[in-house]
Amino acid sequence: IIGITVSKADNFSQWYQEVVLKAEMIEYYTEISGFFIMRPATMYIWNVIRKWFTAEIEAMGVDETNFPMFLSAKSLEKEKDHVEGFAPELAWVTKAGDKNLEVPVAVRPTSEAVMYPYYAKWIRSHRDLPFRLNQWNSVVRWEAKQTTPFLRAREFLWQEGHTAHLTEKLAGEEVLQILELYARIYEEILAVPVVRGKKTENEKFAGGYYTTTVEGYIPSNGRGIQGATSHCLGQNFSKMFDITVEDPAEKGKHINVWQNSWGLSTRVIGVMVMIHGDDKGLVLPPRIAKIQVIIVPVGITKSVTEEVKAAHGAQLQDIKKTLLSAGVRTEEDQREGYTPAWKFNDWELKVVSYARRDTGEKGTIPIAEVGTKVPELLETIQKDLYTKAKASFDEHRVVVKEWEKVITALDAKNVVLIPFCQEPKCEDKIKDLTTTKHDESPDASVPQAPSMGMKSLCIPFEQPEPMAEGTKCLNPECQATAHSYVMFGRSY
Ligand SMILES: O=C1CCCN[C@@H]1CCCn1cnc2ccccc2c1=O
Repeated sequence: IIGITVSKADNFSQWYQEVVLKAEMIEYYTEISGFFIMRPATMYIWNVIRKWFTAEIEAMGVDETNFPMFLSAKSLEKEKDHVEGFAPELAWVTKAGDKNLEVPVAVRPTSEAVMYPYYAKWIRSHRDLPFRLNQWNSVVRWEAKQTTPFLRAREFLWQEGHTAHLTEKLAGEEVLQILELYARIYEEILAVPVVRGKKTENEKFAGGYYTTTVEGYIPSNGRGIQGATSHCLGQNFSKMFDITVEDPAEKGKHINVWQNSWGLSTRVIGVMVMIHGDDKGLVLPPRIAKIQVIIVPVGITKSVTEEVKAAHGAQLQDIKKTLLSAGVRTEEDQREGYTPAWKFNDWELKVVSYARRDTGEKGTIPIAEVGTKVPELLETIQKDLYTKAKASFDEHRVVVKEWEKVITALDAKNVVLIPFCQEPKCEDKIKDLTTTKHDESPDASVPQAPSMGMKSLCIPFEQPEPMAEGTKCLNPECQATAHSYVMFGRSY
């Protein structure tokens, strides 16, 4: 077994690729670029998330559905004004066998246009509201940009929830309820801290009314990353697709319903790998570790007598039984012909939270106490992983009130909180002003690598401090009034 050949700090992108390959999570689908095979180690994690989220939304009254994966140009036509931005990503089927299709069909990149003609048919009375459906599926977006396992793929697994409500207020409550579930998936299951907030006009879903988001942070390169989004669509889609109910307050009058749509994808797995992994390989929070404890018998040399060996084996089985009955997912590694050291190394690569896979710290636990001490240790590992990642995010999320300090802050792997006017044009300008082209390096003799500009990530619901009256937008070419701190950063 050769481990990871580069260090996370030295070559982050190669480190990441090796980890997901050597931990047997992903295989590149070399037949067609931009596609990845998700292997059992990945599907175990995705299924833990799916089980948890399904239980939570079922409790909210959301039902499961499954719509066809193709959509017609006709229904796409209905949402043409915001789809134009996405049009280059649409994959089309134009032939069946050797015959051209009369009307080409598109592979769903998301399912609004597939579902909403039927929402118009099914939702007639306010008694049908709130109307809530969710589906688990894969979607295709023919990305032009470089793809990366989990973070950016041409096909990915996700869930997409689509709901309808009588009022803006009821819709708004659900938007935040779902966003909090997304935050809990990150924080409680994946041990990944996220900032909750609202997208700016530039970054929101163009077809919607507003977008709320959970934003992550990748310490290795200081980039922000969108974690999952919960949109209020307003009445935009119910007007496009004529989804109305009779106004309960006024007979004969019809009102367009207020809709939400919300999605979380397998991207979450990539974020977790990037944050917790180390130079030995994958580090999994115990909540999503298929194997939480591996028992490796040691000290069995040739000189050991048969009866000692038998006693050893019996004791191992006792320990395993005790752990299993304490709810600890336990395996044993009795592979012949491999040394314990080899086995430790092998499992560290594939990750089991064995005797602190996260800190490397070794400890001993009296056999009589494994039933209580091991579950406690697993909880400690889960918390420590989160605490460590939270400290890193908090340390690298800095308030910047002087424009001249922005680039330095970004280069120090920070995301920044700046007073921002929230004008779309101003945001474009900020992105441009912070993109350093190679020829603008301060000292020409040292060619500065071009670096990407900063994008807005979200308007955090939790503001770092009150905004002093009359504070100006940080963009030196702007000077409009700023009412909130907005989180900006280089990002995925
Ligand atoms: O995020 C979500 C959550 C789940 C349901 N859909 C919303 C919004 C999807 C936005 N979007 C994203 N890529 C697209 C790509 C091609 C065509 C359309 C789209 C598109 O509408």
